[in-house]
Amino acid sequence: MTFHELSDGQHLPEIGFGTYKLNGFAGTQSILSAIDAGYRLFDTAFNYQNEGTVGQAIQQSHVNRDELIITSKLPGKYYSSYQDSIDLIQESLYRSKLDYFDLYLLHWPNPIDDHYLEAWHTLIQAQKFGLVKSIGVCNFLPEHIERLKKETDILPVVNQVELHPYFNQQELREYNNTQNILTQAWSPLGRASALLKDPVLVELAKKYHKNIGQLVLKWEISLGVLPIPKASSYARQKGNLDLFDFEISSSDMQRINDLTKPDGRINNQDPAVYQEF
Ligand SMILES: NC(=O)C1=CN([C@@H]2O[C@H](COP(=O)(O)OP(=O)(O)OC[C@H]3O[C@@H](n4cnc5c(N)ncnc54)[C@H](OP(=O)(O)O)[C@@H]3O)[C@@H](O)[C@H]2O)C=CC1
Ligand SMILES: O=C(O)C(=O)[C@@H](O)[C@H](O)C(=O)CO
Repeated sequence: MTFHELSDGQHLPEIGFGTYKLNGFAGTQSILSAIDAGYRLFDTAFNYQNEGTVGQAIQQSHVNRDELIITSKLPGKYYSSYQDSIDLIQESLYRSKLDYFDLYLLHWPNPIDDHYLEAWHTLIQAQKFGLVKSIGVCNFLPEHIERLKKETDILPVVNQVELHPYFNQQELREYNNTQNILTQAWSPLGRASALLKDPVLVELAKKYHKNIGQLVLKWEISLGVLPIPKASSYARQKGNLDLFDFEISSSDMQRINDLTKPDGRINNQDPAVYQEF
């Protein structure tokens, strides 16, 4: 596996593991088995109510803390208060029994509420305090990132966005690339929706002797994007890492790109108007 070098010098693996909906004892077992399967980057959030579940798996695992990349996210309801946000990051670290997060993200821009700029200032401070190593955003549109740049001169190193064949984010990826921002793909498997039965993907998966999940994850990696698929069982976790013995031809990459559609989002969460706290 190769690594992405972020603009701040930190390295991230080509693929990570999503933990949304992995909670409690069963969640810890799934995350432990994902570590055994070979994942080293784990994506959680305060709002998933599972930072403790992730931390418990890290405690029980045989892998050293410094070999793992742990991402968490600040929820919108804290953005307007510097002290509440810093306290929340410390609370999240206590819950996960960690001294620092490797990557810490603003979860949604919430542009109507319009407090993401204050929250970005807070993340800059949290990084200076050593609570978090790298700072980034999720679901930010270019206009939101341009504002961070203008007001703070500090750019996010990562923009984590919805991205799968039905919503390929071509323009946003191109913008992120111009700013040296790594694009991470959330719901990279379309959250196991109809996407995984798409006839073009069925045909191409057969052609490459892979399953559809593997084909789609390889397409994302080949775009230069870092996908963070979630899977509960060891068999699926392992399968979703079995991506490095084939290449998708450029014409087949294009066929997958062409599946994108304007209304392709799984839950119609358009960051220009959608808000989540
Ligand atoms: N920043 C943000 O705003 C957001 C971030 N995220 C992050 O992104 C992560 C991934 O996204 P998520 O929404 O979970 O969706 P995914 O696209 O990762 O899909 C997960 C679903 O796919 C199933 N699955 C996994 N592998 C396969 C496979 N090979 N074949 C068929 N089905 C498969 C899983 O089933 P099973 O579990 O039963 O194996 C689960 O139902 C989240 O867990 C979270 O960490 C997600 C949404 C928003
Ligand atoms: O899972 C996340 O990180 C989210 O931000 C949620 O919005 C998630 O996408 C969701 O589906 C909530 O209904």
